[in-house]
Amino acid sequence: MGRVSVDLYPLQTGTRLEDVESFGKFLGGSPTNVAVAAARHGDRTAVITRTGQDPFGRFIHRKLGEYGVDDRFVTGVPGLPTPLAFCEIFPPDDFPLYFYRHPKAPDLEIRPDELDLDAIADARIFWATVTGLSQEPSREATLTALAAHPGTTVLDLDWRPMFWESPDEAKDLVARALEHTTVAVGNLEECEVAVGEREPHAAARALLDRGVSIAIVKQGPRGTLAASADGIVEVPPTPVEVVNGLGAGDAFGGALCHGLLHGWDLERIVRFAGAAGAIVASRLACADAMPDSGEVERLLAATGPSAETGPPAETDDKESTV
Ligand SMILES: Nc1ncnc2c1ncn2[C@@H]1O[C@H](COP(=O)(O)OP(=O)(O)OP(=O)(O)O)[C@@H](O)[C@H]1O
Ligand SMILES: O=C(O)C[C@@H](O)[C@H](O)C(=O)CO
Repeated sequence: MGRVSVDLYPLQTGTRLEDVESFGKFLGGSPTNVAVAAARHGDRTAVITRTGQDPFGRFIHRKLGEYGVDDRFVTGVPGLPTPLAFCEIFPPDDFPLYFYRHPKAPDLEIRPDELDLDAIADARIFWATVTGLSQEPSREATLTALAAHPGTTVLDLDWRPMFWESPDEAKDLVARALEHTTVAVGNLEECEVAVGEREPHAAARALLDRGVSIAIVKQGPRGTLAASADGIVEVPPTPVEVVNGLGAGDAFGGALCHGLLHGWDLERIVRFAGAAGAIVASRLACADAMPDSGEVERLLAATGPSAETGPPAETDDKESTV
């Protein structure tokens, strides 16, 4: 549940937006990408979001259909345009985002009284993002949906600063959402906003202290740390040549759902999801770049222990810009 966009990503790498000459048009928006990613692994998914009633909205429905994501909970909002998202591509670690979500994004118009709470409760996993908490009525709708789900709920700590007045405003809402969350997943910056910690072990511990069963700290090219009552799992990165790091977290998320649905142990989940993230980091697009399970397994088999060469120094790999 959450945002959707049309991603217009440059076909020229290392080029400022003012100099880009051509763009590729892709389905995007983090939780939508997660639904696509899980569908690519063969899982049945649906997304709750809203679009404009315009050609880009029609494009979103068409792409969801092509990827096998149920679009019955994707409704149009009269008078608001479907959001666009642009980025710049400066590999290996600089991918600024530029959102066009004015005057308001239709996905922030998801209303609590329009939710199908039975369908939400029936889903084996419910996934929501912090951006959905940034404005009403989406804020109340997100909290209502999380509270309505009796089982596995994943909160993506997803932090896009341009949607908020301040990190403190987000922090209070994240605290409310975490009360209904069983799995929390975020990168270092997101953990800092959520629980005031950006050291991976401390961040995971702080999330577990809030009552989640699994805490996952993504570190881009430095790999992943995950913690549960059973202990800590640290998985090094699967080496790839980075094209565009955007969407790696969503590939990770879809693969995480797949592993949870199949009852895998935490180490297997994180290894598989990390490789899925690495694959998307090696490609331009987000939703359109999601691997299927066979491709992830082949990469893991091909890279194996060579992934243990040790992570590079911490980088600010997800700088976001309005
Ligand atoms: N350059 C990379 N090399 C290898 N693995 C990567 C790379 N970037 C990401 N990954 C894998 O994908 C996972 C998720 O990526 P990342 O930490 O960038 O998430 P994110 O910040 O949520 O990304 P986004 O919001 O752009 O989708 C990482 O934990 C890591 O396992
Ligand atoms: O929604 C975003 O954060 C940006 C999108 O362009 C992209 O599809 C994405 O979700 C990356 O995580």
